[in-house]
Amino acid sequence: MGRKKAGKCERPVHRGKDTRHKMKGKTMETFTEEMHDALRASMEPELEGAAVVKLPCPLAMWDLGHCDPKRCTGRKLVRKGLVHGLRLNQRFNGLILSPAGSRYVTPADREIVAQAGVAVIDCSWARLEDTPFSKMVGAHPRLLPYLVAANPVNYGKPHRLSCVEAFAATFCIVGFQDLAVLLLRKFKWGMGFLELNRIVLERYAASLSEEDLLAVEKDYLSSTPQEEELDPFDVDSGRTCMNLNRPLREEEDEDEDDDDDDDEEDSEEAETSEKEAAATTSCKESEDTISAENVG
Ligand SMILES: C[S@@+](CC[C@H](N)C(=O)[O-])C[C@H]1O[C@@H](n2cnc3c(N)ncnc32)[C@H](O)[C@@H]1O
Repeated sequence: MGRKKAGKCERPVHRGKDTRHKMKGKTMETFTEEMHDALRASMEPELEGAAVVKLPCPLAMWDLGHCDPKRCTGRKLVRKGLVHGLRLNQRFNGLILSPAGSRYVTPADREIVAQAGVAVIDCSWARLEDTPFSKMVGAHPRLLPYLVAANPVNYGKPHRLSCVEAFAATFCIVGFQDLAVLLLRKFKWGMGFLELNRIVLERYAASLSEEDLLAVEKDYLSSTPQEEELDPFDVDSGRTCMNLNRPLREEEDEDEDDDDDDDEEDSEEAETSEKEAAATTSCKESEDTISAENVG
């Protein structure tokens, strides 16, 4: 990933919390209201999965076809009608989350997200060299700062987020946490991502500039034991670890649902997600159980 020095942000930095701020399209008040409505609608048991929830900004994805469609988090969001597909060479005007980015998502990106949305590139981590990043065109490519994946394939790995985790992280950093929750609730393990990264996400969301955000990252990394130093039996570590004796069940695979995508299943996922978040986070990578090739 092209981690470069902090540069100047494209737009003037502001705290990003001023809901009175006027935007070109809709006001921040309208956006916030629509965001709350979307989360509420997505949590209505009778609506969940039945109708497409209207999001306040577009979410998009270039699909490189590298991943197993059943296990890919981006494809699942497309099936749910929450994300739309983009063609190669098709331009996207919002933030583009890209391993080839050089600038970082910061709270100053709030307006870009609110007006033009967020896109991801659904490709395999193992095939970044085959990925034609130049054909995913837009003015705002972005890297995410240090965050740890909670998805079952790359659990515990820094930076290797799935598409849904990347969307969610962006929404948290720019202050639209409801949208992060709305997307993550679609996955059993989803809320575990917020649990795992809560402290650092809050700090990123409070940063004043890209430089500040990178200082937060550096400080966090120097004060947090890294994976190899983690003792899963240290109850005071502040990290939750799953029972290492508990085998990963088949249905805990990357994508726990199938194409049925029915409501009941989704609300079950949502209900279980909080329990999962509290009780299951693994200090053990799960790649020995699930082939990483399938999910990238
Ligand atoms: C490489 S794909 C893998 C998708 C995975 N197969 C899934 O099921 O979601 C993940 C995408 O999420 C975004 N992403 C993940 N981690 C990122 C990071 N640290 N910085 C920028 N974008 C990131 C990028 O768009 C990246 O291409």
